[in-house]
Amino acid sequence: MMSLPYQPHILVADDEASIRRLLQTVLEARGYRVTVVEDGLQAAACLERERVDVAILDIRMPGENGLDLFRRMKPDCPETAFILITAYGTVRTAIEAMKAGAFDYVTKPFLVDEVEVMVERALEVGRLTRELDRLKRKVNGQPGEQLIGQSQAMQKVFKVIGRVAPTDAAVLIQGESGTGKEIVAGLLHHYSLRREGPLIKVNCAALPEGLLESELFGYEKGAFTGAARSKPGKLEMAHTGTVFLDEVGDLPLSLQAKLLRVLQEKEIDRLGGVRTIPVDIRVVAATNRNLAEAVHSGQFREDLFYRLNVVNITLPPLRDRAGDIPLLAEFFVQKYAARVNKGTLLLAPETLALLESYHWPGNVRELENTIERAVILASGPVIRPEHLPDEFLEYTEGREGGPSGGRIRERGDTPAGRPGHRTDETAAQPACEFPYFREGPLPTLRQAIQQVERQLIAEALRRTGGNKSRTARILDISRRALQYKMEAYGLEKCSG
Ligand SMILES: Nc1ncnc2c1ncn2[C@@H]1O[C@H](COP(=O)(O)OP(=O)(O)OP(=O)(O)O)[C@@H](O)[C@H]1O
Repeated sequence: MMSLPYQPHILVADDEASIRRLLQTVLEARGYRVTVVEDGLQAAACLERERVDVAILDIRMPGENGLDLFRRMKPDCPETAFILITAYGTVRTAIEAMKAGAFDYVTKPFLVDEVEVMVERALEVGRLTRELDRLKRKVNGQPGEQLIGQSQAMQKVFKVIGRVAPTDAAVLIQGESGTGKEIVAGLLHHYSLRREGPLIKVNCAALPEGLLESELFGYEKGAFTGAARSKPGKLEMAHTGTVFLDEVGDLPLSLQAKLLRVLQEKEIDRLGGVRTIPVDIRVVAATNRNLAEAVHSGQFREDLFYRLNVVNITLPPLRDRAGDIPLLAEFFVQKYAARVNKGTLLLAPETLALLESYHWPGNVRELENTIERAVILASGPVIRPEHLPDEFLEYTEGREGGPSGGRIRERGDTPAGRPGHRTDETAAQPACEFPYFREGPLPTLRQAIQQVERQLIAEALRRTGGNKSRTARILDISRRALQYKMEAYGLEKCSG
């Protein structure tokens, strides 16, 4: 099912029936959706309820006058261009309105072409502003724009995105945290026919149930204590666009039922509301939980699962597509070097080897953070292993005998046998006799340190021919401390 091209929504609020009729006829003939109301209260209700691209408000209206209404609603309606209609003698008020950010004003009596041109211009400015925002996001490399990956697994993902983006099919994106689910959601919207409409994100794990309910479905004035005015929910705000339900696996069961109803009926009941509001939305959901298992254990409704999972995109963890690491690392180096004006920065081969041999539990997000930090720490033109976090070096050293000990793996997709373990390494040769703990149960940290300490002292004694003073100097400890440790480790026989 394809979505229709975006149809701009115009609100006309005027107490004169002839003006309402005239504007409605002319604007509908241009293909716009037009709502006409006769007073300020109805106009406010419409602005609160729906997305309005252009609001044409008469300044003199019963209920709330157009100027007050415009001033009150403007902060909540950033997408709306306001055009005010003034009578002779109130032009000063209109000028005030312009200063307060109205798009334009027109004085009565006016030529209808004048208003048509104004509406057209307002829509064009709206389109350009959205395009500018999109370009800004692109320059900043924000989600929705850059999904890097040359591995077969990612190439498959790109193809699916290309195929399903222009349809209205619901998509469920699965993958561990940091694998790029939000970027995929942005791309699905960006390449859809709804790209002119909004992309609204809701994190279903971020709020307690009650707040999440009003956030998703909105509420009417007085629906609960503190609901001083009506507010549309995120599902409603996504009208004509896409709603991205992040962490959908955490949606409480009661809200799952309500969401299912919205998706089936294509309409919303706000909390405390008496009428239903039609919505035209496309749903993209994401989760790092196994939703099929959640269905099995009764934590997630099966019918909702099927409705969300019409197309499934599963993002593989970074450790299963290590072939993407050089490309991603290079991309992030460029991105952050440009951000801190560092000019050309290069990754040393041994740094890249370390990056490639790490298991990346935090996936691409962790890689990005690691590179950002390294770019800041690098003082010269090359990012070296010492610019990576210590725990990172410890991991790879413990696993592979250090960056120089292990063979650097071929680039490409090599699904690991189990998380964090590489399957294509030749056995790394330890550079010295320190323990590597490859097999068998791991020692405690204290035991490991003692093993290292004993071997280091034995080696230093060997090199000095058992001379305790020189050994203590090399190891930078006192002679007494050395004596004590030699006794503790049974190394007396190593001294001369
Ligand atoms: N393939 C990729 N190419 C470029 N950047 C990526 C890629 N995958 C992830 N990133 C970057 O990694 C970070 C995390 O990505 P994103 O927020 O999309 O992950 P997520 O799967 O939605 O994570 P979570 O489940 O924790 O919300 C972002 O800064 C994003 O730009």
